[in-house]
Amino acid sequence: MHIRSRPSNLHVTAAATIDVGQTATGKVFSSFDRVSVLSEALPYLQRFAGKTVVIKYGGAAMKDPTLKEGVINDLVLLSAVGVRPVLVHGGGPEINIWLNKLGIEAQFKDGLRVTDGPTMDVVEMVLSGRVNKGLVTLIQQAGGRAVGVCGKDSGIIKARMMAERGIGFVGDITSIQSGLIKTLVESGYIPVVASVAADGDGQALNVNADIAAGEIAASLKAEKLILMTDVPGVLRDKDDVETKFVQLDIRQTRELVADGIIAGGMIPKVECCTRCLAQGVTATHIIDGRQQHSLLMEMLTDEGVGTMITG
Ligand SMILES: Nc1ncnc2c1ncn2[C@@H]1O[C@H](COP(=O)(O)OP(=O)(O)O)[C@@H](O)[C@H]1O
Ligand SMILES: CC(=O)N[C@@H](CCC(=O)OP(=O)(O)O)C(=O)O
Repeated sequence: MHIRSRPSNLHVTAAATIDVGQTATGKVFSSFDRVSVLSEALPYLQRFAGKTVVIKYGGAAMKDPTLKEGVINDLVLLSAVGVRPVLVHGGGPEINIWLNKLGIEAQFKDGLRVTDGPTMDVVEMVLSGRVNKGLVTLIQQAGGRAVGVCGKDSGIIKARMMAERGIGFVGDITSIQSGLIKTLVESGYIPVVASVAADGDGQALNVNADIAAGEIAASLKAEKLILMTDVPGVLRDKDDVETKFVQLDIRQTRELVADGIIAGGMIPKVECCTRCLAQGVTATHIIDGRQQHSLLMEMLTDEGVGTMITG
């Protein structure tokens, strides 16, 4: 069950003001404040120690290098305190940049990339190469231990072409072999997974990274699936951040998709949340990867951030 009850009080006493420091945001905190915050995180640290959490980091939230470093630091912190994170990444905007450089037009249908042969080559090179190894490097620099793989490695993601949709080499996942990922997390590594898969003939297939993260979370029976994107959550009006849904159930998300309120890249996100909830993942969240420390706020506070989708 997902805990949303906070055992200790949120307020920090004003008594201790010695050794005052200033944060990047200009707020002044005493040493006492700092250790109090840490102490209040204890129930969450205990709750999630040893638990696997699948975090999908979308390309839309990776655009700012400083924010990206912040996300990676938070990920390494979670790993250092005993959480077992698995990072599944996207990279759609980076793929678009390289397609553009090569004079190939990027096209989407229902949030999925129309992937012809040349586009598939670029997708594989960008996701399994540039983006994957870039994230591995950042994790290593932040003091974590990362291993970058794609869905082809050890057959993690097997897929078949979504022939009926007419969108080319786009993969529908047929099976997940999570043995390698389990071995890596049990040995203290952070697996970094690119969503490029292969079919039975070895044909590379482009799998949407949200869907890959959801299936991997389900296969690992993860405690949580957290999708980090570039909006604060599911919005009623996607141009108005004040219209965020704090919580949705599966039925409500289906209605929002049918009404066209959830559209584009948000469709695979809510679909993978609902699918992995049905397969035993306890909680799924869509959060804003551009908001500083959103990952830690989701994991270590009562309020959380973003939209929680429940069964
Ligand atoms: N109801 C909605 N609420 C929030 N975002 C939505 C909604 N409908 C569509 N979107 C779009 O979904 C996008 C997120 O999907 P996507 O661009 O694929 O992100 P990522 O690269 O993180 O996977 C948002 O930037 C937004 O434009
Ligand atoms: C089939 C399909 O759409 N694949 C995605 C894979 C990358 C991805 O999902 O990246 P984001 O998470 O940044 O959107 C694509 O080619 O863009």
